[in-house]
Amino acid sequence: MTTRVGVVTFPGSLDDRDAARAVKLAGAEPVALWHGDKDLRQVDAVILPGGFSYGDYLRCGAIARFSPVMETIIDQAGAGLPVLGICNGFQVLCESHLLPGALTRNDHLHFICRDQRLRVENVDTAWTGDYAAGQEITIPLKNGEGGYVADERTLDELEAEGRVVFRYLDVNPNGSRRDIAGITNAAGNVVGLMPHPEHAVEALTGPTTDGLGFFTSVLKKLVA
Ligand SMILES: NC(=O)CC[C@H](N)C(=O)O
Repeated sequence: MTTRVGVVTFPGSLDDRDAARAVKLAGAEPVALWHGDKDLRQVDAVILPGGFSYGDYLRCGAIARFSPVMETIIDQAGAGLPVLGICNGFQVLCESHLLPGALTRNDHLHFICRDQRLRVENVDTAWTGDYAAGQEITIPLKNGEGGYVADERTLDELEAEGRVVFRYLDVNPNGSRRDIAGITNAAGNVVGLMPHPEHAVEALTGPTTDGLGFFTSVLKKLVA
């Protein structure tokens, strides 16, 4: 049976198509999920894609958090459903309290778009099993509100529990505390990051194929 990976579309989502394409390239079946539907159509995992859900009004992800589809996702994530939030999806996960902390305006106050080097620091999550511990990858980063913040106690807890999954290398592009690019929940099924793995899955378009591992990782995890 093929593994079904749902990709949510909110009004203002931008990268849902690329996420679905990455799922397909990895060998799974992408399933379109609509923000207004509570039904997850029996998917085995869910991706919250990048973009500008509900126009980024209030704060990025603050309205999406209350959408019908998120009600079910919040519920199912608690029961172990693998969920990946990319960029705006990471913002939605923090707003939903599935992940701690928040994403704030980049410290330089500009939108940033660059190929970003990262270190994969936790390979025990549902989405990173295909990477080597400490592996360095380069994938695109593009956002206006990518500064990861949390109180010191939460940051210490994340570090102590190995829940910092990705850290920025070379430069900190947005003022994120402790160079954090992505984190996981304690169970390892929910992962969020600002850079975009779904934009680095094909040699033809580049910049690398370093992002494909996210999508193959979850597939292996689900059939294991
Ligand atoms: N690429 C994206 O997902 C953009 C995320 C978000 N809306 C921001 O500008 O920060």
